Amino acid sequence: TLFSNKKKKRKKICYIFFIVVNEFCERFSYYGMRAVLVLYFRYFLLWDDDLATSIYHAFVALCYLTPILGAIIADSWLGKFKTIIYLSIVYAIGQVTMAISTIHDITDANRDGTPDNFTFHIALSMLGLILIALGTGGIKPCVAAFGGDQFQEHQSRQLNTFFSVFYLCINAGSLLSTLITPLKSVASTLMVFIAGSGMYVKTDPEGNIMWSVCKCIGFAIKNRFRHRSSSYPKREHWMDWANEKYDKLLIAQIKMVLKVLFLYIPLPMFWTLFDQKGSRWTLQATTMSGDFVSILISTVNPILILTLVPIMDRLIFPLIQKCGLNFSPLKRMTVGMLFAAMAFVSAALVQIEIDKTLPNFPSSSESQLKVVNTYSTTLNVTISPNEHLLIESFGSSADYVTFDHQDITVSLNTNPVITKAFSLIKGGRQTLIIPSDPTVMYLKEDVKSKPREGKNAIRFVNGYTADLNITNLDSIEPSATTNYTLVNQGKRDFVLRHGEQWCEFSRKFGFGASYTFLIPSTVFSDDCESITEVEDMKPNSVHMALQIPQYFLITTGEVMFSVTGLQFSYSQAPKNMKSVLQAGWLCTNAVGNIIVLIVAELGKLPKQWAEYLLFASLLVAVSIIFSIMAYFYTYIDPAEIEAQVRKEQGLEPEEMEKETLEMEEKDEDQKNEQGVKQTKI
Ligand SMILES: N[C@@H](CC(=O)O)C(=O)NCC(=O)O
Repeated sequence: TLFSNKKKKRKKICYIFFIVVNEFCERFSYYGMRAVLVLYFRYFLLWDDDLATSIYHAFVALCYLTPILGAIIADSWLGKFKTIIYLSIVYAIGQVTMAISTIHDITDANRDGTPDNFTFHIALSMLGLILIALGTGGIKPCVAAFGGDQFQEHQSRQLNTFFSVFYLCINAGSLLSTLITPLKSVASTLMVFIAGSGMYVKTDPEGNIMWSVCKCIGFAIKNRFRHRSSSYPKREHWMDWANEKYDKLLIAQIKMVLKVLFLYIPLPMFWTLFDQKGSRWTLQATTMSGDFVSILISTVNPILILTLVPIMDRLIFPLIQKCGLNFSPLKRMTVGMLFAAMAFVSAALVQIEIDKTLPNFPSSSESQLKVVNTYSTTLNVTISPNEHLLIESFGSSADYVTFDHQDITVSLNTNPVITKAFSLIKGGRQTLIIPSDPTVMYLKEDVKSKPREGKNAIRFVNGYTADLNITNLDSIEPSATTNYTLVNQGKRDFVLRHGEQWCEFSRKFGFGASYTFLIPSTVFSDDCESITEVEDMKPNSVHMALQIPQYFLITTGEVMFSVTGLQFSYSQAPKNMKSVLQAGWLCTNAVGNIIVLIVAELGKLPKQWAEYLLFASLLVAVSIIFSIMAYFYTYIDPAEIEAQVRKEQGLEPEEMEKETLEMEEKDEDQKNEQGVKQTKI
């Protein structure tokens, strides 16, 4: 017996291995593709930020809505195993379609590096994304539930460990996803999963369960309405009004599912906050300094998950239990929500620090102007009606001057006085460039937001008497100003050239600054030493390490909320509705993403920190409601309830046991048979 138990245990570990490795590969593919999706929209399809972000969130929402479809297919028709196989094929086709959509040569007839037919690429990529959403979402509730199915009812501790390991694999996949191409991993997902085929415990689909559930609920409502008069005796539960027509077991199962689904109503709010780490928090990082931007953004969450899940499972939760506290799943989820709210308070505090260092950008009705003087002497600049600036040669006004009107007149104290009228851009920032010939002074538009991804925006004003060539820039005419170029943080070298003459100019950059470099006529004679710099926007000064507490808090919240929610959804579902409840759980994520979309569309509060605090307060309010709902929830053992109903229906426990034994034997035979077949092959 001991030997056979050990053998069984080893076999189980083997099945679980295939399932978790499958999840690892799938998440690897999903996150690998998701990481570059916004960049693809922005730089290949040339969509603006808003459209790219909206389509991205819509795609994520779709990925979490399709689980319902997957669950229906699995529970009513194909069973979980086949659903995973078939939808993985759809998934792979989606990735291939998506990959093809990124080959610009397909429509780039003139080979200029830009696709000629954007509609074709957009249509193909949208088709690819829909197939991917169908694949990834469709298999998601099945894989988790399929993993859970490998355990027996008395193995609840092992089941919890399985879900923790499952979550670890999700995050290991997400962490490594940037290293290997997603396409390979979809293929390997399928191969790994099929490799374990002969060993799994496969539960058969039980007919069109969703349809039966809907019909049963519909009948209960109709029947209740028909018997609304007080002369009819009340029933314990409104679903009991289906007793006349439907099986008691089905009604009991629906009651269990509805009870959990009702509890899910407040949960999307958690995901609304959680999913903003990929949008608002990423934007926040671009206004901060530190040289681990991309690493921090894309890997801090999975790294923390990989560390926190074992710590929580092995240390914190057992410790709490030892202290005699009942830290039930629903309590954990409530605490998880509070952690997410604290993360947003932390984000608000960081934002307040950042705001102190941000430039004072113009409002939509204001205009801002700075003056740069490349004339040979100091100038007295008067901007009507009453702005007087004294600007040195190859210098600039100290900061931007803000106007609440657009039409201005500029006078220079040259001899004779030069006066010129300008119309400023509403809501814009501009620089008035005074060249060596001040009569041709002109306006140049400036950046009015922090350069993206911590880069620096730089431009040059040519005060030299002839055309100049500067590394990586087009040639600049005398007195002209280049457009902004984005440069990364760190030391950068530029070579300035005119015919045979050249000099090298080096500059060390921080994060998120903007500069105008003024090139004087003496540039070659003093070896680029005389180039002066005007700081249009200060570099970011709040360090990105300050974001770590908010990532830590949200990830702690995720471990408590998400891992527990996954386990809870499995354990509280009747056997034939495990995937359906997993799909319901995943839907809370979809609704959360839709809320982010709506909030983004409705626009933000004027202050970002206030928006963070608003979200934190909303989540605290929601977690209070959830804790009250959780207080009234009684944990159930679905198998026990089902057994009780069966017993009430006259099916004796011995018969049931016999039935179970027979089923187990059948399963074992089936597996042996497959094993023999495989050996023969
Ligand atoms: N922590 C996330 C992964 C990530 O954002 O990198 C996670 O575990 N999500 C759950 C999922 O199923 O992907």
